[in-house]
This record gives sequence, C-alpha cells and structure tokens, in this order.
Amino acid sequence: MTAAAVTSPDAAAPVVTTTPVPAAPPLLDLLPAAGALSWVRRGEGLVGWGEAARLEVSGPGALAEAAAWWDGYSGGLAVDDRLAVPGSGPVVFASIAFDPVAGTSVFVVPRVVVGRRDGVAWVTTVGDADPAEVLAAPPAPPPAPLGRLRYADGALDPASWCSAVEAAVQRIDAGDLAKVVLARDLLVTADAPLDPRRLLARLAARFPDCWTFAVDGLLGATPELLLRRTGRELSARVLAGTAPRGAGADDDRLAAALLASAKDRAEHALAVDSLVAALEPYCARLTAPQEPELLTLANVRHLATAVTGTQWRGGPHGRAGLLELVGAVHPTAAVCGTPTAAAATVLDELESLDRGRYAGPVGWLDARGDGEFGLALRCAQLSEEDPASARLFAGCGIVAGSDPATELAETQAKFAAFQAALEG
Ligand SMILES: C=C(O[C@H]1C=CC=C(C(=O)O)[C@@H]1O)C(=O)O
Repeated sequence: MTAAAVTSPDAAAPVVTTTPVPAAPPLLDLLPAAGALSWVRRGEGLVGWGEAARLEVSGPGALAEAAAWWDGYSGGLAVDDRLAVPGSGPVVFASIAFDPVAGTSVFVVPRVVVGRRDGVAWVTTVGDADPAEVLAAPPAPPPAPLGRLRYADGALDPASWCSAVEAAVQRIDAGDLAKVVLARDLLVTADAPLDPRRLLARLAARFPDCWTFAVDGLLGATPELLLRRTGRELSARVLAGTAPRGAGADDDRLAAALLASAKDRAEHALAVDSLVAALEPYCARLTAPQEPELLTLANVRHLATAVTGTQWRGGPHGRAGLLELVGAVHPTAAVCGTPTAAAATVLDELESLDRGRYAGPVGWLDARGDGEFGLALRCAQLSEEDPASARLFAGCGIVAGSDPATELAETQAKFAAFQAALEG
C-alpha cells in the first residue's frame, strides 16, 4: 500500500511566472531562516522557499506516485516561462528516502525559486510575488553563535560499529555478497538553534566541487551526482573508494596509493557497474571510462567516474521520466552494495540505523522533465523537536579485506565535512 499526504493551498490553477533578472545576489544569501530549499554548486543552481504544494509519500509505488503527482500538478499550472532552460518554470525539490518503500520521501514545490545557470539568473514565482521584491529581501540578521557543541553516539558506539564491519567482512568472506555500505550516525546539540543558512554557506565555501543541498531539514554538500537529465542526455558522477587527506608530500603519497589500491578500485568498479547495469536498458548510448580519476575534497579524496548516456528516443524506456530513472538506479553500490538485495539485508541486520533520507536521492525536477539528483551524503538531518540538534550521517563501502579501524576513521573524516560547517 502506498501512503501519501498532499497539500496544495491554492484551489484555482496557480500562475507560475519565470522572469529573467539582470543580476541576482549569491543564491544562498537569499534563503530565509525556515524552509530553505537548495541545490547549488559554484554559485549556480536553484534555491527556493515557501510552499505552494507538498507531497509526502512512501510504499511500493512511491516514486511512480510522485511522478504522477508532479505531472498532474505541474500540468495544471498556468505557466509563463520565456526563458525555458533547465530549472526555469515550475520546479519541485525532492528528498527521497534511502528505502522509498519503508521511508517517507518529501517533495516540495516552492512559492519562490531563484536560479542561475551559465551566468543567467531568474526568479520563478508561484502566485503573485513580485520578483524585484524577492531579490530586494533585506539581508537576514546574523545568526546567534552556536556556543558549545556536544556530540553523542547515534545508533551504535564506535566499538559496536567496528564489530558490525567485522561481521560484514565475514559475510563477504563466506560468499554471501561482494560489498556492503555500512553507515553510522552522530548526534550533535548546540547551545543555540542551528541556522541552515549559515551551515549551507559554510558547506558551499569549503566544498566548491559538491552540490550544497537542503530539503525539508536535510542539509549537506554531496560530491556524488546520482543522475542529471537534460533533454535525453544523462550524466552521473559515481564515487566509491576513499582516502584521507594528508599534509604536503604525504597527501601526494595518499593520492597515488588510492589510485593504485586494488581494494578501492574493486569497490569503485562495483558502484560504476551497478549504475551502468541499471541505466543500460534506458540508453541508446552509455559511456563509462575504464579508469577512475581522483576527486579531491577538503576532507577526503575519492575515486570518481563520470558516466554519460543518451536516453532512447521512443519506446517505454525512452518515455521514462527522471523519477523513474532515479528509481531504477537507486540504490547503487555506492550506498548499498552488491548484489543489491543481499547488501540491503546485511545492512538492515548490522547497521541498527534508520537512514531516513540519508543516502537517498536528493535534488530537483522541472516540468519539462529536466533535473538533477545527487545522493544525500555528508549531511545532517535537523531535529524537528529541538532546533539546536541534528543527526549527522556517514558510511563506507565494506569489501573483502576492509579493516574496521580504517573504516571508522573514514566515517570520522566524512563527518568532518558537516562538523566544519557547525564549528565555523
Ligand atoms: C556512503 C558514503 O559515501 C559513499 C560515497 C563515496 C565513497 C564511499 C566509500 O568510499 O565508501 C561511499 O561509497 C557516505 O559518505 O556516507
């Protein structure tokens, strides 16, 4: 059974207007304190706020239901969009549960979207907001200092999580599966409410190569692009295989070791293969380079592969929309494992964690079917009950030969992405 909750405050067909604007302030500076929606990289992308419509959905048909809802909702709008570029006109932000059957996925249509693409900026409004007023919004007052940050173990303490890694390696050695991604969580509480604007600005500044996202209280800067669709062109940046950063020559040595590591390359290949196998039926052309490259971030370095494809023009696979494609590729072996079903069972048994929307697809979709979805990594879920608290998530691919202490250190390096934003 699929469960869905839909709100659409406007009874009559709302009017959606996209207005090109000669100059817009930095996108993240425009966000209000509450209800921030974001998908921004290197100053380009989309921010939104306000809620014209919302869908919360779970169950076996969740993504199909969301796609039908978006088609119906966006098709019922009166649209004035002379720009007609990806992300102009009506847009929905989405954060899909890691397990879309059991978990709740959230879709939000903002009242206001400000976008920038290839240097061209625009404002989209649902209803009668004035674009000039949107951009002239007074700067938000500086947020209160967070004070002391107190961290606490989440579902498993570090020793128990290491035991889970050990158990996963035993399952791999026994031949049950080739790879499983195990995650852990860390709770943080500050003295003052966490301000999403400040966190997003710091994440964007420290991680320019990542997509800084925010949907319904899930905030982060992800380096992994699950799937972008522009017309029939598809692209993805697959990551798996991670090394810490070092200082000076040590950093170069760690980079070379990652590129040469048979274990990391095997872990990476499984992630690429899972995406390629899932996308193949949909594509007339699909390309993935043989050799991974290095993606260097402030806190860690990854093996990365850019996958590109062209969707069939006709037939059922040609007609598939972005949400169907996302549903087909998720979860890749970058966040679940290989084979998928065995890995999902093992992570269920060993993680003791409700992932919620962590490691699920997050991004946006427009009414033409263009959009971008990353994987919600290096992120935190802000608490609904306590505005000064959040839950941070980090996970690692476990394969034959994985060492629990090294994997634990990798989760700590990944947590550090969000911790740096909290600590300023
Ligand atoms: C699951 C996470 O990372 C994935 C993405 C990149 C590298 C990974 C790794 O090397 O283990 C993970 O597969 C996470 O950051 O929480």
